[in-house]
Amino acid sequence: MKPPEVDRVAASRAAVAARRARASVKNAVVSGERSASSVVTVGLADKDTPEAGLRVRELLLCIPGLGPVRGDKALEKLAISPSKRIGGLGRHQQVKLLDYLAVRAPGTGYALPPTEVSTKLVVLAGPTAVGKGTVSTYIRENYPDVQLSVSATTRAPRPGEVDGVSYYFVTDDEFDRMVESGEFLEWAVVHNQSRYGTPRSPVRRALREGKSVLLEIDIQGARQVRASMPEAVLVFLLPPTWDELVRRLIGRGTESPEEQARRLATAKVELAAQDEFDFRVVNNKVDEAAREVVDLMNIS
Ligand SMILES: Nc1nc2c(ncn2[C@@H]2O[C@H](COP(=O)(O)OP(=O)(O)O)[C@@H](O)[C@H]2O)c(=O)[nH]1
Ligand SMILES: Nc1ncnc2c1ncn2[C@@H]1O[C@H](COP(=O)(O)OP(=O)(O)O)[C@@H](O)[C@H]1O
Repeated sequence: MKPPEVDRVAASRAAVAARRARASVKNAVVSGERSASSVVTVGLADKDTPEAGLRVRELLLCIPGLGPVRGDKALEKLAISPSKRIGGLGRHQQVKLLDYLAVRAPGTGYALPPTEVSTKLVVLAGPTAVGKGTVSTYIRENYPDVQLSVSATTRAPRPGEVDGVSYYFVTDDEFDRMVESGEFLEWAVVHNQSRYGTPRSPVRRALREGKSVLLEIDIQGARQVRASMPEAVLVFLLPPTWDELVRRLIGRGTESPEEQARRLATAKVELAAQDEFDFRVVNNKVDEAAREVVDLMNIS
C-alpha cells in the first residue's frame, strides 16, 4: 500500500527504520537469541525504536513456518489490520499480539514446525468433580517439564491448601486491582461464587523459555484463552459416565447437598460445551488421562 502525501525525508527515514527493524527482528528470530516477544516489547514500549515502523504482518512473516496465509489468518483472529504498524497498535492489540507470539514463537521454538510450536499451551477444563484437579496434580508430580499455572482466587483456602502452590489467595480488592491493571490472561466468576484468574506474566515467561504450560481453569476461562491466544490447545476432560461424575462429586464430600445439586446442574450445561474443544480426554484412570494430556504437548 502506498503512503499518502508524506514528507519525503520523513518517508525515507521511515523506510530505513523499517529495513533496520526487519533485519533486527529477522536476526533475532532466526538466531533464537532473543525471543520475538522481547523484540516486540521493545518496539511496543517505545514508539521511537526501529520496530515501531514495521508492519505487524511483516513481523509475523519473519517467523519461520508462518507464511502469508497463516499470517493473515492470525491477523484476522487477532483483529489487527494487515497494514497496522507495531508503533500504532493500541494497548489491547499489543497485549493480544504478545500473547500470540509467546505461544507461536516461544524461546527455543523458532525452528520447530508450526504443529509442534502450537501445542505448548494446553487448557484443561471440564465439569465439576470430573477430576481436573486430580489429573493436574498428577501431571505436576510426574511431569516436571510441564509448568502448571497457579491461579489467583478470592475464595478462602481449604485445609491443606498452600498459598502460592494451590492458588494465590487474594482479597476482593487485590483481585479488582489485578483486573484493572490487566494482570490476568483470563478471569471468571465460577459457580456464581468466587473469582478466579490466570496471572498472565508467568504463562508468558514460561512459554518464552520454551516450556509447556498447563492451565486448569473453567469453561468461561477456556473460551477467553481461545480468544486471546488462538494457538492454545483446549482439552475437555470427560467422566466415563454421568453416574460416575455424580459418584465423584458426592465421594469428594467437599460440598453440601444443595451445592452438589447446583454444581450438577452447571455440569450439564458444561458438558454441552465439549464440542468447542480441540480434544476430549476421558478420565477413567488418572495416570492414563494425565499421559494423554501431556502427549498433546509433544514433550517426553
Ligand atoms: N476461569 C478460571 N477458572 C479457574 C481458575 N482456577 C481454577 N478455576 C476453576 O474454578 C473451579 C473451582 O475450583 P476450586 O475452587 O478449586 O474447586 P473444585 O475444583 O471444584 O474443587 C474449577 O472449575 C477450576 O477449574 C482460573 O484461573 N480461571
Ligand atoms: N480417574 C479417577 N477415578 C476415580 N476417582 C477419581 C478420578 N479422578 C478424580 N477422582 C476423584 O473424584 C473427585 C473429584 O476430583 P477433583 O480432582 O476434585 O475434580 P475437579 O477438580 O474436576 O472438580 C475426587 O474425590 C477425586 O479423588
